[in-house]
Amino acid sequence: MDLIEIKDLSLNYQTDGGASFLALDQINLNVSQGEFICLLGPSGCGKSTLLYTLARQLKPSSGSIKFNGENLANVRDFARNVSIVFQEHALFPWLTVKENIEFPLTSRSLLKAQIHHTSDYYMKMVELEEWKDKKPRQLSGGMKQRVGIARALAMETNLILMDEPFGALDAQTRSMLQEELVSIWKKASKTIVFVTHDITEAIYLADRIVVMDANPGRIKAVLPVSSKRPRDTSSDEFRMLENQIKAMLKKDTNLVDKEEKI
Ligand SMILES: Nc1ncnc2c1ncn2[C@@H]1O[C@H](COP(=O)(O)OP(=O)(O)OP(=O)(O)O)[C@@H](O)[C@H]1O
Repeated sequence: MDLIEIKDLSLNYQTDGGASFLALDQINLNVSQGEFICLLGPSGCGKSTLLYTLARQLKPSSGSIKFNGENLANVRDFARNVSIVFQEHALFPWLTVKENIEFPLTSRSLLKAQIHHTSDYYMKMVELEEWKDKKPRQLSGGMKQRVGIARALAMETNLILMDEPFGALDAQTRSMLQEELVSIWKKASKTIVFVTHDITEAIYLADRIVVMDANPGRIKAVLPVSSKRPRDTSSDEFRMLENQIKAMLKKDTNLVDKEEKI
């Protein structure tokens, strides 16, 4: 059984004028336990809508999502199963790094010592131990994003949803965090669904890339990436896949050639 089974999922937004807008049209996708999935596509193709539907923050208009074989809407203790990392790190500015990581755990009936142990473990994993008593304003963008990742990991959920978590970072920090994320994902054996605009990022990270189309949001193709990690972005295999995806998206957007992004 797959961890996530999405069947004939459609979602309509009600616009202010009372009209309805079809943002997701008949999405079918299964994600297995431990898989790293990237949702890739042009602006407005419904990547975030799909992610937030998986996070139960949006309700499907039709179709179904199963999580561990159970209807997603009925999953009890949802916060123990699914966590989210946002593009904007969404940290509490008045809490320290350690307190931010521990915050979601405080609502669970855990001993303080257990909470400290968990936060210490994940702070170490994202190399933030030295910064544990600092407030978010004292951190760089990349560090803040690492706190967001550590917080999601510390919740020890099976599934982690990531909405362009590296979108606001400079290229160097971004590529460092991509590398770290792959090694953390392997170590912690999580299932990740990751939204991105960036073709290179998707090929670097994913086991499978879900290429989406806009108006209405649909799945255009699901492409497996089989090369071994860490992936060499200059390899022939990498370039070939990049070109394949560009060609696929070229029909939908003229931005691909301009910025290597969609
Ligand atoms: N609350 C809303 N009400 C009406 N339409 C919406 C709403 N939220 C999103 N949309 C529309 O749904 C479509 C999909 O939006 P979504 O944010 O999921 O796309 P995306 O692929 O994540 O885009 P981006 O990469 O720009 O973030 C877009 O056309 C958007 O304008």
